[in-house]
This record gives sequence, structure tokens and C-alpha cells, in this order.
Amino acid sequence: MAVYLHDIPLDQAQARLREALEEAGLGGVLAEEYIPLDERAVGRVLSRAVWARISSPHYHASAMDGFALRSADTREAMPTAPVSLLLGSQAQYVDTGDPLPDWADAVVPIEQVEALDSADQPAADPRKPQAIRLRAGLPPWAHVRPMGEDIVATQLVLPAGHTVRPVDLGAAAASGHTHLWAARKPRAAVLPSGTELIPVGQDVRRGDIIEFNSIVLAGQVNTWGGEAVRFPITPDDFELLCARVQQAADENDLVLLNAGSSAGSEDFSARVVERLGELLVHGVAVRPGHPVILGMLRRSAGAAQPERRVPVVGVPGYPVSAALTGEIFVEPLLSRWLGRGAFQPIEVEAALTRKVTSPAGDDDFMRVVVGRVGTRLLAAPLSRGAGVITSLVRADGIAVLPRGVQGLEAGSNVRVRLYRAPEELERTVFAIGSHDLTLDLLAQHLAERGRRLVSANVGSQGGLVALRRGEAHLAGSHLLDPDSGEYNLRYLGQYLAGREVRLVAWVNREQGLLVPKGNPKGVQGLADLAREDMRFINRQRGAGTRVLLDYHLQRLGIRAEQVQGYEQEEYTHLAVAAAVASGRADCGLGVTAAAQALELDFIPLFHERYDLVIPEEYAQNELLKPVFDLMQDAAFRREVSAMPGYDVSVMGRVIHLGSIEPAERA
Ligand SMILES: Nc1nc2c(c(=O)[nH]1)N[C@H]1C(S)=C(S)[C@@H](COP(=O)(O)OP(=O)(O)OC[C@H]3O[C@@H](n4cnc5c(N)ncnc54)[C@H](O)[C@@H]3O)O[C@H]1N2
Ligand code: MOO
Repeated sequence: MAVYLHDIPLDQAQARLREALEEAGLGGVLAEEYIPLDERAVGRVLSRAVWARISSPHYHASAMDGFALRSADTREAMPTAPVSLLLGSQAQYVDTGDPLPDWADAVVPIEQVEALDSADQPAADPRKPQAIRLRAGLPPWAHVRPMGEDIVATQLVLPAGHTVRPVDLGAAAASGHTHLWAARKPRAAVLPSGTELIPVGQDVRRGDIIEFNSIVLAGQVNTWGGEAVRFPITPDDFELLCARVQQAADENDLVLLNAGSSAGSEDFSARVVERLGELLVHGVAVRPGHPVILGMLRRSAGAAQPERRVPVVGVPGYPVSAALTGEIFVEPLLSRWLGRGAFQPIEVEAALTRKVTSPAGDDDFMRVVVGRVGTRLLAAPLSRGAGVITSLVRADGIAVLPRGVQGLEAGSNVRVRLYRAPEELERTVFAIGSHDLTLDLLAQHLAERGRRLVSANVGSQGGLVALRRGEAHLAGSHLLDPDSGEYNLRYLGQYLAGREVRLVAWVNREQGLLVPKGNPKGVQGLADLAREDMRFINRQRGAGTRVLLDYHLQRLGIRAEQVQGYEQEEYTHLAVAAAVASGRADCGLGVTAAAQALELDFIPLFHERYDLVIPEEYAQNELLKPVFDLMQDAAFRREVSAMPGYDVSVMGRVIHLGSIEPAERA
């Protein structure tokens, strides 16, 4: 009989693991090693403090090329009454770093003396004169680095638990060390499992999943100071899985078993752990990542240290869940074994740009992008999908909605654990509105100009709403006014009346019908949408493309009810293209580039203008200057017009500047 997982709160799961580790004698630094002091020690965690064996400098050293002397001998020297010192008894040439003779207590730089061979004859070799003449006195210890200036023998140079940086190695070497005591790197085996997985580089067929979780997990382990050992993909075969996991446990300190953690027909991980050791936890109340497994494995009799227990983490298969499980369970474990404090992220408080819901029973790890718009720090939630690895790539941080919170309204403050330095958030240009594929090109060019473009796709009208609420620097918009045939202006009156706004044309682009390659249903135009054998895929209400569609359907006298699939909505051009590519729909309205991206056929229908709407306060801000620069940049314009269906002749044209008059509803 199948036993399904039972989620327990995160703190309880962590406590159970901690207790099991302590019981097994694995609660602290695993082992230490005496490693040579060289550049390979960077990143290692010191298991013992470094105390200075010798001082640095370990003798009084000259800080300048010049002459060592007794400061007292120079006391009378004046510009008008120079003092001469005889080489040998009163002065001695020294290079920077040379030890000072015992009798000397100061150095005069060579350029501050007259080197003489006799009373008035300059020396043939300025470093080997008979005498030197000074026209100013020197205080004691002038131009001398006294013994211990840098490090005094017996002082603490580096504390235990410290992660070694390049400069630390300099200080440790200067204080007389040749080796360092460091925590041994914990070895973590990473085992990907699943019959459907194929390694990177192999041809991909339908149903195949490119295996990358093991790469992500191994990279995390190495970043956090461990040493990852990646195993080959194990198919869903219980006995084989047991054999591999046993081997991994025999040779490593930790086993990360990826996938097979939930309730599917071939989800063996929990049973493997039960067979080879003790299952501590199956299911943690976190989203994503809830089917986590925690356990302790036994080593086989023939293994090294056969009595050792080896913790195992059953890492859920979905990539975001897998990476977050690494952060939540693996990082703290490695930190503990390395004797270093667990990672403390920098946190900031930011206001949510939209309402979110959250499962009441779980700690919900929400990925967000963060940026400053005006005086406010804003957090825009990214995709919640556990399979959307790019949401973690794009994320600036994680906002945890704790258990008990069922959701938050737009504008609520959340604490965000940052993945980046807070300064980077100040360079963020927030674009919320209609998405266009050229914005990705813009993002890439802005990155070269020290800006980060973060865009959220909420459709044209959604973008104007975001601007009204002060939650974006700019919005892409392509809203057709059916009466005038103009774009956007009338809608600005509706959403941004009274505000100072700059409306700048961005591109003219082609819109048309996306159909499968070869156009099997012979689609010719919008009139075909009313056909009984036609399944359409629509854009969401408020999207410019939706406005365009409704306008033209009305002109053709086609009612929404006549269009099959009119109620099926997607949020981006690419999502519409994907629906057609997968066969879920026969056609959809979108831009040429989306058709090209997914190798669809395209039936061009209209040209439309896509504008950027920018409140004047931001248009004049240094932050957005590169956006305006790029509109005039020949190389950028060339790249945009090289994209299929785009024309940049309008790019940068100011359509409106100044206060927006109120308008009636369009
Ligand atoms: N009936 C239930 N079904 C599922 C539950 C549940 O509680 N009850 N939980 C869901 C959640 S949440 C998650 S997370 C997953 C966990 O699934 P498994 O750990 O069993 O993993 P798989 O089913 O094998 O894989 C899921 C999915 O993840 C991707 N994947 C897996 N391994 C890799 C890899 N090495 N590299 C890249 N991507 C990988 C892949 O897309 C798999 O389809 O279960 C849900 N179902
Ligand atoms: O818990 Mo799953 O890991 O939501 O994605």
C-alpha cells in the first residue's frame, strides 16, 4: 500500500535533522586538515584561529631608499645651516625594506640629501658618497616601518570559522605560517534519477527531460564550500537506485537524491531511504519543494568508517524546488560541517506590486524582482511555477510568506531576502505593461550601459494602471483607439489624466495570425475565426492585441460567441505561439517574431504602433537616459529592424509631452 507524504512545518523538519545529526556525532566540523598556504586555500573555512608566529615586519625596516641615521644627529639642520654626516659611522645607505642598523633610528630619502665626496664635490655614485648633507632635521622613526607595524607576534590574525580570502593568505604568510588548519570539504554525492532524463548534449525527443538539477545542485555544493560528486542518471529501478545510493553513502558525507520524491508510480526515494537507513521526514510545509525527504543512511560493512551515518536529502524533482531545497537544507548543513555561520542574506522591505495568494499551511517562497520607483522599493512577483527555473535566474530575491498568511494585497510590505547587492536595485528600470520581444533586446543593451531592465507583462492597460500607481518607470503600450485609429493617447487620458507624461513611439510592428507550419486549415484572415472547425487562442483582456482583435472582429460583424476559444486567454505573444505549436489551438493573433521563434507560419494582417509611456519625472531621470540614448543608437536600431516584422522609422518620435487631459472611456 502506498503511503503518501505528510507535510510538517519547516522548523520541525530542520530540528529533526539537527537532532539526528547530533545523535550521529555529525553536529559540527566533520574533520580538519592542515593545508598548504597557497592560492588554493581561498574559500576554505579555517577550523583553527591563526595567531601570529612572528611580527611583520619582524625587524625595523627602512620605508624608503635612502640613508639610515640617528635622528639626534640631524637636530640642528636648517636650510641655511646644513648638517653633514659621515658615511659609515653616522649614515648608511639602505634600500626600501632593508633592516635598519642597530644604531640608527630614522631614514632620510635619497632625494632629500646632497651626496658629497668631499666638502663641495658631489659624489660620483650618489649611493656611495663619503658624506651626506641635510638641510632639515628628522624626527625619530621617520621613514621607518617599525617592527610589528603590521602584525605583532601572538596577535590574532584570522579567527576560526573565517572563510579565507586572497588578502587573508598574505597576512597569514607574513605572520610566519606555511600551512593552515581548515575544515575538510564535505563530500556530497548528487544522484539524478528518472527514466525520462537524458544528459546534457544528447538529442531531445518528446517526453525527454534534459537533466540539469544535478548540475545546479553540484554547483551549489561547490559554491557553499563542499565538494560535489555527480553520479550518472539512474533510471526508475528500485534495486539499482538502492545500489547507487548505498555506494554514494559509502563514499561520501552527504547524499542528495534528486526526484522520485512525491507520490508518482515510480517515486521510490522514500522507500530507498527506508531500506538503507532511517526516514526522518517526508514532506515539509514549504512551497515550492514540499515533498522533501530527510533521512540517515547506514554505510555498508565493507565501507570506510562503516559505523558512520550519512544524511540523505531527497530533493524534489521540479527545478525550482530542487534549488530552493539546496538553499533551505543543504547550505545550512554544509555551513555547520565547515564550522561557519549559516549564510545571512541581506533583507529589504518592499511593497508588492500585485495581490498574491498563498497556501495557508505552507511557508511560501515567492520569487520577486525588486527595484526602486520614485521613493518606493517595489517587489514584483515572478512566476510561481516550480518548473520555471528562469524565475530563479531573474529573481532579485525571495519573499517568504509565512505559514498562516493566505495572501497579501497589492501594496503590502514584504521582507525580501536579496540575491544581489542592494546597490544593484537602484540601477533597475521597471517596465510594466505590454510585452514586446524588442524589450529583451533593450534589456541586453541596457545591461551594457549599467542598467537592469525588469519587465512584467500585464498587458497595455495593466501597464497604464501600474504607472498611475507609481509602480513602474515606463510601460509598453499599443492600444488602438477605434474611433480615431490613433494609438494610446486616448487611453492615457483615461488612466493618467493630470499627470505629466511623455509618449514616445518605439516601433511599428506587424500583427497577424499564427498558424501551424504549412497552414493546414488554410487560414486567410480574421473571417476564418468564425469557422466551426477553427479553435482560436486569445490574449487577456486589457492586452493591446485583444483590443485590436475586438476592433477588427466588430468591423467584420463577428461576435465573440462565434469564435471558438475566444475565452481561452494567454498573457504573451510567445504563449499564444506555444498554444498553436502544441496543437492546443489552430490559430492566434500575435507578432511575426513570435511565429518565427516557434517555427509557425504567419499571415500578416495589420501594422500597429507600439509606444513607450514614460512619466516625465522618470523621462528626465538619469536612470532612464540610456533608454533614450538607445533610441538614437544606429547599431541598436539596426538590430531591432533585423527582427522580423519590425520597423524602427518611428523610434524615438515624441507623440505627446506634458500634462494629460482627461478623456472619456475609449
Ligand atoms: N500526486 C502528487 N503529485 C505530485 C506531488 C504531490 O504531492 N502529489 N507533488 C508535486 C510537487 S510539488 C513536486 S515538487 C513534484 C516532485 O516530484 P518528484 O520529486 O517525484 O520528481 P519527478 O516527478 O521525477 O520530477 C518532476 C519534474 O521535475 C523535473 N525534473 C526531475 N528531475 C530533473 C532533473 N534531474 N533535471 C531537470 N529536471 C528534472 C521534470 O520536469 C519532472 O517532470 O511532484 C509533484 N507531483
Ligand atoms: O513542492 Mo513542489 O516542490 O511545489 O514544487
